Amino acid sequence: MTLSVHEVRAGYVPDADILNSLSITVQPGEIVTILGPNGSGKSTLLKTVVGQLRPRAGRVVADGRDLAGIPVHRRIRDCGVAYVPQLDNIFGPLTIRENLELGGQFVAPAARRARLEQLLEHYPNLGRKAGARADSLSGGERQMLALARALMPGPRHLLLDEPSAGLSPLMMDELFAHIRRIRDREGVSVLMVEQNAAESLEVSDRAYVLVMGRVHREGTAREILEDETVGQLYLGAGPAH
Ligand SMILES: Nc1ncnc2c1ncn2[C@@H]1O[C@H](COP(=O)(O)OP(=O)(O)OP(=O)(O)O)[C@@H](O)[C@H]1O
Repeated sequence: MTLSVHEVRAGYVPDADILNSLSITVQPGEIVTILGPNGSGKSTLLKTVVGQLRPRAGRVVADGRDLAGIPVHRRIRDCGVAYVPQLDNIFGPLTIRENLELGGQFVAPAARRARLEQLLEHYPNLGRKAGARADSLSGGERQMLALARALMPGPRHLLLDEPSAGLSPLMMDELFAHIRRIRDREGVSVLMVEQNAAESLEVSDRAYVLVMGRVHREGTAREILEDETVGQLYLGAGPAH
């Protein structure tokens, strides 16, 4: 149940690599945060894992299976990979229930119905409004819907692109606590890109810091939190006295 990226090179135009021989590993049940400056390739890494971008070299492997050539929908359906992009992660004009049904489109109908009811119980705020349009939800509730939708097929690996973007500090804390609950309840591993470094590291097991498409630092969440250079560059910490 390990997700790994081995020496991947990837980019959007020929001869311009955004990811440069990048390797990361997410062990079963781990929460791993990817930090790094703007443009360092964090979102590109998630797109490569989910199959939106084809690596020029290297491998993406989920649970021992090389994902090369497997399109996005089959990675979700057959390979246990789920992805919540930063933008456009819900369908506003559709109801909450319809959004969840779409998330379960690859699941057999009986199992889909059961899963949908289970998730509406796990998310009582969504359950109470199951027939309402998704665009009537608050920012935090929308993010919860996006997570619930990604969970519909019962993934083993959850990829999250800046899940706390745009949330108030209170909602952010709730969201990160919730991500940990998802990990505990569903047994998924979580690979998330975040700008809110200190808060995301609080709930993470390990972290990588990317700079220009390479791994600049890696370690336990505590090591990264306490790393002076990382603190000054990415966590807004002042110089140590
Ligand atoms: N669709 C695209 N076509 C061409 N270049 C792109 C595309 N998407 C991203 N890039 C470029 O790839 C580089 C890395 O972008 P990416 O979105 O992976 O960075 P990031 O680390 O997630 O940044 P941020 O923290 O700002 O979201 C940037 O220089 C960006 O301009």
